[in-house]
Amino acid sequence: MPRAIVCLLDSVGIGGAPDAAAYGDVGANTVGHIAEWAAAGKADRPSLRSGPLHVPNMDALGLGAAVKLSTGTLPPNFSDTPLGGRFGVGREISKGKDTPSGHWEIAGVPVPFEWGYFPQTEPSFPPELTAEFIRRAGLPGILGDKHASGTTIIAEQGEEHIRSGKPICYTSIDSVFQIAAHETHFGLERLYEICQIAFELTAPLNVGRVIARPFIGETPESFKRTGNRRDFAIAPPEPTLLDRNAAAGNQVYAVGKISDIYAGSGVTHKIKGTGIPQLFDKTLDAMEMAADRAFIMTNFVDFDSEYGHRRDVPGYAAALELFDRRLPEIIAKMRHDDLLVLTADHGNDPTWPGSDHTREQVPILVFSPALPKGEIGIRSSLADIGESIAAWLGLAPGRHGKSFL
Ligand SMILES: O=P(O)(O)O[C@H]1O[C@H](CO)[C@@H](O)[C@H]1O
Ligand SMILES: [Mn+2]
Ligand SMILES: [Mn+2]
Repeated sequence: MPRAIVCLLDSVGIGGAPDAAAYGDVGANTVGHIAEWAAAGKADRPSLRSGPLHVPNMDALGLGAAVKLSTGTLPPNFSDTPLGGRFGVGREISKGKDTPSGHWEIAGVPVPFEWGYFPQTEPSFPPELTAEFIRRAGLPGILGDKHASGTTIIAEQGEEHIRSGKPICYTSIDSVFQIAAHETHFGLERLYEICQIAFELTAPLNVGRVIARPFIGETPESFKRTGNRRDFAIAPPEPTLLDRNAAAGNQVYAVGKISDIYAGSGVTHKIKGTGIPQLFDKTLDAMEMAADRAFIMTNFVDFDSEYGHRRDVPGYAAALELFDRRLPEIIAKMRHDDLLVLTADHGNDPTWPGSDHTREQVPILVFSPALPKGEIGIRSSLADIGESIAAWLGLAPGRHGKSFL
């Protein structure tokens, strides 16, 4: 009996989005640029990695061929002749180049509405929202109130936060209200509590998520975010693949951030984990436990949060190489009729200006011992991924997308 596993490589885009101009992202290409920089010796970091990007296992499933299909150019140190699997390119139809938009569409539900965004002004949040938040949460005020990179703003304002007890509230070009606060001085539970209040105030504005960003350390040099990040997310507008598989009485394993991203909807087994090695281990554990017709989905967030947003090219390259080294463990554990899909939710080109996501197409690398190799072309919606998995698991077709299997 079939099962399906999705490894979502957060932000591992492959360029070529036809609507990239509307986002100022023409030419952005996360995998392609990392490969070019690495081949030029610009992704070397002593004791971390050096030389051309080396991801032979993903390449064997068609990563290089997918980049070439997406952009017309084969990146250095890749091959355009996959050894197995079915490769293709996913084009997002949802307007947001954010995590929930990508994930929901992959699970068969493109986002039909406009998210609420906060302007790139200071203050960024509407004064009435800030005032109501301060009142309901019983705060002495807030810091930040602007677009920012999360690591930069805690270095800037962390000490003032500890002194004043004011949480650091910031946003980005994503539809988010993020709150950074110190785990012990401010308190983790207190942070979650004020995030819940912020979520109740921002959800009516169509703001996708409030994100708790706890950190530790006592000085700007030693402040460090912890794995206790929590996302308070609005729920998808229609039943996703997760809901559909759970409603059919099957298991749905959500590993890492997945449960938060779908607001827990359709999740039967929530498995926490942080960092690529641990998320790999948890995915392997889920494969061990999963029954027939189970759906397992893991979000590998580090590509995005640790390297893409931080514009860290060597770090991103090393993370891709680490993922690639461990990929054979998943393949070795697959049963004959297991289906594996590697894909991404958007781009985050670490060579691009700024610190935000980039509008890109994404790889769709599909593998099963039961499937002959082939090409699935450029898919007009990421919902085709969800529909293909639904077909594989024997679920009735959904409202969006077409199966490529
Ligand atoms: O800079 P940090 O805090 O990592 O924020 C990033 O993470 C958030 C969620 O993906 C986005 O808003 C993005 O800007
Ligand atoms: Mn993402
Ligand atoms: Mn991100």
